Amino acid sequence: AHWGYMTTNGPSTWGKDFPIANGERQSPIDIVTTAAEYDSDVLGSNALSTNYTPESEVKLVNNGHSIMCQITKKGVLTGGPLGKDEYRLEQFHLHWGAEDNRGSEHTVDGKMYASELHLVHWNASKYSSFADAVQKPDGLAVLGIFITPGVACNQFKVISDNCGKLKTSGAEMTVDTTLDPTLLLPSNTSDYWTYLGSLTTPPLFESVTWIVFKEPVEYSKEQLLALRNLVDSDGNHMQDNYRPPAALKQRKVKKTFT
Ligand SMILES: Cc1c(Cl)c([N+](=O)[O-])nn1CC(=O)Nc1ccc(S(N)(=O)=O)cc1
Ligand SMILES: [Zn+2]
Repeated sequence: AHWGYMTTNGPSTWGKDFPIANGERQSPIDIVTTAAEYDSDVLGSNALSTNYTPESEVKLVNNGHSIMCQITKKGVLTGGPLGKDEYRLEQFHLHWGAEDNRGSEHTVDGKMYASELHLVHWNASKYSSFADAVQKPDGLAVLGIFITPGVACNQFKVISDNCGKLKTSGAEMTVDTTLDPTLLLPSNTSDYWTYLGSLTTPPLFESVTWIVFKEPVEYSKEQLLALRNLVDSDGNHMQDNYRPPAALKQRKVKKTFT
């Protein structure tokens, strides 16, 4: 009865065990670009800024519903909608499709990208740990980066080259190489949409300030194929591990660009 992405345990069934699935600030959402509000004061006053320390080794985990890189260094995200609070990078992971025409969780005017990378941070200015922050309304901040097929992303190679060794759910490995999370971001980190939302998988806690960059990043076909060869906790190919957009309800999406 574990949640997943199949017909029997997928997003349409999550409300049974996690009633917040039908809550007021669920994620992902479809970003309707014409409805997003440009808000210079809140966002313009202090630009979003990342200050990540490169990882000296890369800790990868197949957690049964995605491939995750656990962060050990003290990387910080602040500014923009986060104000002065410092959010610490905890982990990053991805969502993707079985084919290039689907896989992202957020959509832009209904357009789905092939994949979406999530850099998950917790509010270290107000809380003592990720677990302490995960259920607080201002506890988490997640950077959403759209992935589109194109040239290979060099910084992602350490993950895509090792998916073959992380095939089964629960598999973990440490790769003795450095990784700078800054190099996973698009070149333009000034243009983004932001709104208040939730974790996109159970327990679906409504604790996330979402920051979704407008500019996608390119991964090669081979790098996307590597993700699709992972195996999930039910022994199936880990593919289409994305939640479709939830209702916007009484929320406004803000944007930093005109
Ligand atoms: C609920 C919880 C606790 Cl508490 C802990 N912990 O270590 O203390 N870990 N988790 C799991 C977790 O983080 N889930 C998570 C789900 C979706 C996303 S997503 N796609 O980015 O919205 C990010 C994370
Ligand atoms: Zn995610």
